[in-house]
Amino acid sequence: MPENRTPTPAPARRSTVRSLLRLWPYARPIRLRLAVSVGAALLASFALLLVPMVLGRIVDGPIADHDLGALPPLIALLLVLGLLEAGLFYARRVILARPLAGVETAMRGDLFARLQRLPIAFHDRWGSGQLLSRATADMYTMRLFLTFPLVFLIVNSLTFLAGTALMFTQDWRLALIALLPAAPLMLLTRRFEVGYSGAARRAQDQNGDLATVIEESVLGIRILKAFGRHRAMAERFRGQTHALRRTELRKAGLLANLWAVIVGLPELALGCALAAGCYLVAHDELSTGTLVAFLSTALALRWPVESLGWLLAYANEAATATDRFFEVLDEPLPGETTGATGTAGTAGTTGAAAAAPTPGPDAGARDGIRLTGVRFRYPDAPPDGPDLLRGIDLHIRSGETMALVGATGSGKTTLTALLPRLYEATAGAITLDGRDVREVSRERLRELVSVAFEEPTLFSATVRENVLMGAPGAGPERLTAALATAQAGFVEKLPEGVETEVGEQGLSLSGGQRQRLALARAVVGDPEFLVLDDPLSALDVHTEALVEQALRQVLGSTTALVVAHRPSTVLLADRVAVLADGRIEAVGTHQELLHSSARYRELMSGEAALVPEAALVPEGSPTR
Ligand SMILES: Nc1ncnc2c1ncn2[C@@H]1O[C@H](COP(=O)(O)OP(=O)(O)OP(=O)(O)O)[C@@H](O)[C@H]1O
Repeated sequence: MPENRTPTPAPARRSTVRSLLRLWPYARPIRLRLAVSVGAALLASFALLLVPMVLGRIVDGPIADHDLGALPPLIALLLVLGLLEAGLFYARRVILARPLAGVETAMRGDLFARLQRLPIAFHDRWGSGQLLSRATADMYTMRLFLTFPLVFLIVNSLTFLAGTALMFTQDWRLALIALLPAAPLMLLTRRFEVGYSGAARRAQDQNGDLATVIEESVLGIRILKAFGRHRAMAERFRGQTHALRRTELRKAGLLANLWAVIVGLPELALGCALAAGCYLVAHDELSTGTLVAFLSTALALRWPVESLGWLLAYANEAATATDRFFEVLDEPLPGETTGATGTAGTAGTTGAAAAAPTPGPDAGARDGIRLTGVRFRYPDAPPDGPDLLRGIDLHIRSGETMALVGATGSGKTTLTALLPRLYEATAGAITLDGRDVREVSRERLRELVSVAFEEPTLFSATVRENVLMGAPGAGPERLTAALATAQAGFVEKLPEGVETEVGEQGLSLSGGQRQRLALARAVVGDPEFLVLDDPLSALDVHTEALVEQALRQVLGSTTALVVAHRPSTVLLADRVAVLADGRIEAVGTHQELLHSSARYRELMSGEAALVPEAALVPEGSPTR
């Protein structure tokens, strides 16, 4: 089970603002509503700032003059201001709620589309939980930021500036005292930002790792139970949750420290301003009403200042979520790389080998599959090791079925994955009927080459949808024919026939049933080239014989490469290629290789007990 395969980026010092600005293309379509929402919130805040001025009027007017008749209009004004504030805040929420849901949908759509188009090599590197958390939790964080913190970062900053200006108009000496904590607070928030952004990044990555563990545990629950490994898994889970807990506590600690200062220092300054204000009133240098108005204004500014802590914290988390989102979106697609040969950076590949391919001498309409000097290494392979495939030369004639045999780990599956370009060859050329696979569009390539893997993957959809994935436009007759070819008669006995939902990953079916559906999917499109990776491995002897019989028909009309682990599969093929040490060591018929290749004999002998001797080794063979 891979542990945190995702390449965690160095927690480099990054600019929160620059990260958040990358959200602009998504926020652009709703910029007008955002502006109206900011405007509404600003008006509401300013309405709140007018309250202290009215209070000052009340104190210096009706109260000082004992003129209660002048009181009702001022109280009515206070009421109107309060209602205005509440109404504007409500409007702000309504204006933004729906379009922001649209922004989130657009972002999630882009992420999903990118994930579908990114090469397998990318998915090999990234833990599924990391991608899952980016598509869910990070998305939510970014939407929430646009809904609330973004608006209030703007509104609260402007309110603070307006309130400060107001305090200066009321009494500049008291305003200076109240502003004393500004400089140390600015320094502190800068330090907080640096510490918090590192912790936020760590927490979000740890969340992703945790999602991977949960996903693996749920999908692998049968194995965990069968091997009694649930405790070990629970232990691993606990370790990761504790790590996440420590990070969250660190975040909470940082925020608590900031908050203590953000709340404490202004309170202290306000206390000093109050004392100074009382002194000034006592010496008739300030009216009581102005002091009340000043203090009310200062108190009204408490929220914009105190909210700074969590607004900054949230902005940081949103910036981290944005970084994580764009890490996936910035991954180059195969067409965007420096060329088909450039992705893996192969040591030992030559420019000549990687250059435009030269089709074989008999290249043309019916050349079959031709691999010339094909090399491959996985991007994460140790740099000092040799390439996995080190110059594969193989020609599968048109209409021929070639079995591919080799020791476990020799690279058979990898080689088959190069044909439909699930991985890019790091050098050399692969041609289909004379055309280089790199020159064929991916859509066309997927139509030409059909694949059935050893591990049959099905989706939570109906049998029909799963099979027709191999040929989306095919009609019911092709579906029936493909199911018949794959000997998938069991489908008729399912509760709703081909319309039966197969459950997540097809786990409601047996291994053999899944494999037959995967086979049906591979042949339903009547592909010109078929790649089968040990497609019979999970079948019982009886079903295997039936599928083999049907496959012979299919193989008769296509050009096929079939990875074979046992003699019964090898016997489906016209010729056999032996893969060893990264090269094709020998090619010939089963009989020829039994005579000429010691390695082939060795490979086949491991399974010899499973098939009749006569089927393997002819009379008079030296191996008898
Ligand atoms: N995604 C990957 N990243 C890095 N290395 C990989 C990856 N997939 C496979 N390998 C390595 O490449 C080698 C060849 O693997 P491959 O699956 O092609 O072998 P195989 O011949 O099909 O084996 P088997 O007969 O057991 O199915 C192995 O050493 C494997 O560990």
